[in-house]
Amino acid sequence: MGSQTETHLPIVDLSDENLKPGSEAWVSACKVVRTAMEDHGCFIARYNKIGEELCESVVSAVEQLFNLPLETKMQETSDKLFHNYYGQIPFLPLYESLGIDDPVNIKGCQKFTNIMWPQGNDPFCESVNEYAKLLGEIDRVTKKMIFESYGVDTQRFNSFIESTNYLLRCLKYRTPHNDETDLGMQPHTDLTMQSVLHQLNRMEGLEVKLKNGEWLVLDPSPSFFVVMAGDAFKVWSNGRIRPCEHRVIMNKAKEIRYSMGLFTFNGDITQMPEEFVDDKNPLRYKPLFDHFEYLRFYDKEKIRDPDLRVKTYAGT
Ligand SMILES: O=C(O)CCC(=O)C(=O)O
Ligand SMILES: [Fe+2]
Repeated sequence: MGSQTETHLPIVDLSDENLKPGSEAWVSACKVVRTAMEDHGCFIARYNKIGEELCESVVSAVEQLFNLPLETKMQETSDKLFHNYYGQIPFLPLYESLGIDDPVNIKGCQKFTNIMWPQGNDPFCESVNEYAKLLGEIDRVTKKMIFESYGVDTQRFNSFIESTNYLLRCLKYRTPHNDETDLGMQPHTDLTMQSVLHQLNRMEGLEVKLKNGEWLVLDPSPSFFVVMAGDAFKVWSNGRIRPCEHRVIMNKAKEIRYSMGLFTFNGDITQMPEEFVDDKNPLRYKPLFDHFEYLRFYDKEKIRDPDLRVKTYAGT
């Protein structure tokens, strides 16, 4: 549990049978997770419930998706930020992505599938839904660890999870041509509460910025899931949790890279737990945080610097 790899990011083994809430292994994993989220804003979750077969069917599902005509992919429209088709961006020519709203619910997957394939595509719908539900489990277990490590009670955890909105982003990066940038995605922090990222077809490219400022290339092993804090976790924790800065570089890639990200947003107005505020830690943010309003604020103001963005929107 919590072994240090040469990468200096802890790996927490969620498949460990001893990892039951309340057990010794659980309590020590909670500490590892909290420290990693405060130091680097991320850690690796090892998780073996997403097997080879499911991974392969999701790879073939997203291949089919990205092979659809551009006009079809562009039909995905939503008034929520990040829920649309992205691609053909002049400074990010390698990158394309589509988002599935509420993918943990079969209805969310059906709605998306019907836009892309009006004649239907059950294999796509079913494999993506199964995959998203398992990513959702990683999200919930790791959040439970974080909440517990700060002493936030189960009832508040449960109501927090109930109001969580999930978005599954499917991402594709093609290989750069000779004269092109190798930047797949520019350095950023996510505007989420938490993001769970998976390098789906084992192509590396995702890099995170560690506490010491070094960029670390993450191992694309199929059982490794990167659990990352987004901006909202910083606000929720009164600044203790550090949102993770990350980017995608495609320089060694000889193949198309597919990755998946389960993004979470808070559907209700989030109230910061009072545990975070005391004499030594005065209130840094307004105690009520409207996550979707924060997304709209970003869309309007386009503040790229994460510290400034959070401070401008939520600072006291
Ligand atoms: O492709 C990846 O691994 C990262 C994607 C990402 O950072 C994002 O969609 O915000
Ligand atoms: Fe990201």
